[in-house]
Amino acid sequence: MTAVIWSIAGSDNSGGAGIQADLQTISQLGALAPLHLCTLVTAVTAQGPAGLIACQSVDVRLLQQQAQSLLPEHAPAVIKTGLLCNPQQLDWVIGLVQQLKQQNPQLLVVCDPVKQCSSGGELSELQPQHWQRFWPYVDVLTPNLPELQYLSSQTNPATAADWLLQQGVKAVLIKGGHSDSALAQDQLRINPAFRYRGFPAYPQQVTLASPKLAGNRHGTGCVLSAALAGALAQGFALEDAFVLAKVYIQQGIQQAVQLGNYCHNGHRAVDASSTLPQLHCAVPAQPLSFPPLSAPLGLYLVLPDYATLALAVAAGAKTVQLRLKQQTDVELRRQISAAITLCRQHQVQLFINDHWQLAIELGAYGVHLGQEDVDQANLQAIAHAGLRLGLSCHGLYKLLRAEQLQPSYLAIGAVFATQTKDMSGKLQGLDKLPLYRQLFRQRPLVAIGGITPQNAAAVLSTGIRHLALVSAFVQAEYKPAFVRQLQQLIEEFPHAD
Ligand SMILES: Cc1ncc(COP(=O)(O)OP(=O)(O)O)c(N)n1
Ligand SMILES: Cc1ncsc1CCOP(=O)(O)O
Ligand SMILES: [Mg+2]
Repeated sequence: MTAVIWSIAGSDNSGGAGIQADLQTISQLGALAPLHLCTLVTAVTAQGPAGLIACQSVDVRLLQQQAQSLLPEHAPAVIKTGLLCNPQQLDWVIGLVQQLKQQNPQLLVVCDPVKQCSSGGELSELQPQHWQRFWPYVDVLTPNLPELQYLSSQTNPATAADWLLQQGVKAVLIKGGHSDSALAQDQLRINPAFRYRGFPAYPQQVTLASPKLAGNRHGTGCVLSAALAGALAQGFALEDAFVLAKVYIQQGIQQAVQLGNYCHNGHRAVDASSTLPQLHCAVPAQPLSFPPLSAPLGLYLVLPDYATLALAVAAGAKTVQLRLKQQTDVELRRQISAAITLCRQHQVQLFINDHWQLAIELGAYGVHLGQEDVDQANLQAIAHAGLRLGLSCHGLYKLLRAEQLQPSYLAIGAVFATQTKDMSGKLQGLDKLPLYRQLFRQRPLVAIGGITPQNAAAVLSTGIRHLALVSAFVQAEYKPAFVRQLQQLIEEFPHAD
């Protein structure tokens, strides 16, 4: 289904910022999942390298007509506000958002509190006190550093953002482009009350950095906010939308359009040639090194006990995981040890889920950990022992976090609904898989969650080459045929690249 976004913002006749930036950004992001941008123009500006020449605000009656003409068929999933010129326009936006949020509590509001034009010149008459009433309706506020300081009267960006969170804003994305740092560092700070489609964000603070490039840049703030709004409308969780928006702006800056002294962002769809930003805090102090896989994962059977694992090996499985959940210490040791011996005999790649100490002690081939488990595990010890490492991921942010640990493989899920594990709020669907595959193309990527022989081809057609599953195997009546059929499908699937 096509998600509709409303951009309530000013026209930038030079084409780099405002409504024009939003249109270009949303049109490129639409390559991932269908988006449609409706524009409600708040002002017509005349601006260029020489600065702001004129800014004429639009009357609120005309704003109202623009909104009315769109309802109900073009009701928004996300509203992005850019330049709001005066208290009348802001009050009108507050009324509109109140009404639309009542009709659709899932509606998200991304507010880019545009104040000045990047070449100089005040665009908005709004004072900090005018904004106060709007804050409780704003889901994500995306100020640059001067705007943040102006709106909060605080000089420290983190304190300023936290003050805005206390005023009712649900999340603040601090755009760090105006800092003196050698890196373009943006930080998302999220109020614990933030919910998207009923689920909280994780974690509550994310900092992403990319190399800063010189130049008199124009419109980068609008593009980052628009990309965030677009990704949210496509159903990405907030932290994932932030990663995607950062990838988009980073490549737009790298491929900027230089016109005289003016530098506009380039616009290009995110694809396999896009580079990933760096996630602060996830880079280990000393680089870790995990061995690569000896063979492609292919069909990867995740098994609840040794007895089922033995059936999988007898059926011809070449990659398995022992996922023991409720066994006693004695049982854990017995089953892990038996699985290691059996898999060595049959040259099967065996991953031990969760129990990394026993996996090291007993000499397993590899360990599989969830991202919550990573915080408790000693990754150095796993790496030093020469064990492979697989990491679970539920979206772009977690893929990025896991990728920075350079594991032997990444697992993405749950693709479909599953009875095996509570994955509520973490369902990925099929649509996002091609993007994940493209952005993390250097790492083996296995999909998991609700995969069966019936839907396996649909997962493979997203570009994913490895499939992990639990219940479809456990329930299969004739296991060797089940394994052969899926192994053959995976090996012979015609991938485009
Ligand atoms: C291949 C693969 N992918 C994901 C998981 C899930 O691991 P985790 O998030 O640690 O959850 P539990 O399996 O421990 O419940 C997995 N085990 N294997
Ligand atoms: C362990 C796990 N991690 C993400 S989904 C999942 C369960 C997959 O099980 P099934 O193949 O039965 O849906
Ligand atoms: Mg686990």
